[in-house]
Amino acid sequence: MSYQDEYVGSFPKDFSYGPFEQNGENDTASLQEDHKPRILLMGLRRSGKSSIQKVVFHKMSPNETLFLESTNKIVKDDINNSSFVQFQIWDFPGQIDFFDSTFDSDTIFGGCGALVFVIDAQDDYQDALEKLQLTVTKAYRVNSNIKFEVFIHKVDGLNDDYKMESQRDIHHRATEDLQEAGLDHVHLSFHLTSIYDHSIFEAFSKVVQKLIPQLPTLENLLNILISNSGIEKAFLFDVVSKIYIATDSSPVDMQSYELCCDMIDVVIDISCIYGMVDETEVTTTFNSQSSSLIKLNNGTVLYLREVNKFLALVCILREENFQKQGVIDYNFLCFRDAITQVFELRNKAQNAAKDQSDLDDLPNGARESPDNAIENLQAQIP
Ligand SMILES: Nc1nc2c(ncn2[C@@H]2O[C@H](COP(=O)(O)OP(=O)(O)OP(=O)(O)O)[C@@H](O)[C@H]2O)c(=O)[nH]1
Repeated sequence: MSYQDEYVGSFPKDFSYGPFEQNGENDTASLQEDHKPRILLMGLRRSGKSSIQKVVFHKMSPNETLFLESTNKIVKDDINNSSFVQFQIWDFPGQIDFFDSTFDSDTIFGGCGALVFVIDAQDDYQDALEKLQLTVTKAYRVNSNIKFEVFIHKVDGLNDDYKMESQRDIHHRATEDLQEAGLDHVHLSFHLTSIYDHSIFEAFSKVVQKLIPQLPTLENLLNILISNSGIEKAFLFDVVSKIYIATDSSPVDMQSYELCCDMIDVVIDISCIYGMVDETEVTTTFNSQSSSLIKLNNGTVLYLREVNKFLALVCILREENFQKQGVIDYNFLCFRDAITQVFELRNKAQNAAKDQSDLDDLPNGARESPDNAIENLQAQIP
């Protein structure tokens, strides 16, 4: 799996250890990366932005985030772990002033797919709401296609009543603020999140799904699969991050999602311990042979099948429906073929788009990369 942290820019100097400085990569690579959708993580200091990124995409345990240092520069993180889940996450320092003249909002917000604004629900959130309004206003003016996602975060410390009350209050005040700014048509999505349970993975799944243009096709394929196989619920998981990139159209209940996540953990753990070693001495932990079946004591079966190196299908079904496993397996193979075709089409379209934009770039040569814009911005962070 290739996860790559890129520490962008050159301030403060003793932190300049990004790949561009380290191995002299030029900006061509970064321009190619720019074709990927970008998710910006913003919010006040200590709201939990870096923790979210580390827990969801780098397998950091929630307790370890207690020792994370404050982010003092924009951290760019490439998420390349599957052909469908390809994007960049830019983690912004809480103290950054987006409205400073050196902040190149056109470049930063221009290529942005989603803006995740993190609000610490355990703290007084008045300042956070003000910053949210400013950020949304600024970003929307540059790029009206951005999906705005508000994470009401750290809700693990709140009881259920207070959780709901905070969500209502934040929703109400944020929408009112936007109306005052003349942006009542801008849609904000709200999610209650915590790194101490699965809510952060669920919320991020929803953010990522909005960036997958093939989502309706994937959902359709899953609907066809479950209706022909007696399956109750099916998730298409990105195995490493445990975010689901698609599910069938029946409602998702948190417990089912948690069960499926736990199953992935079990499969990965067992594979790591007992995984086969191939000729190259590389442990092939998750491969085309990977599958798993767990029978629960309530008559439910969890069934996992590998779709490709990065994706797994996890299904929940009644035990009596699993008696026709042959049908399920056959339908799964058809489903896997269809997914492969979607991948191929998508890759073709992406390559064509890249070739076109490479051609477009040639005459001007010096297209400003977002990294340059970030470097300008780093210089103003105290
Ligand atoms: N209780 C609780 N604490 C959390 C949660 N997420 C993050 N934290 C804690 O919040 C503190 C700040 O987290 P960071 O991830 O460093 O916050 P940040 O927004 O990146 O901060 P800056 O880099 O200063 O902008 C850490 O001590 C985390 O352990 C959560 O879901 N629940």
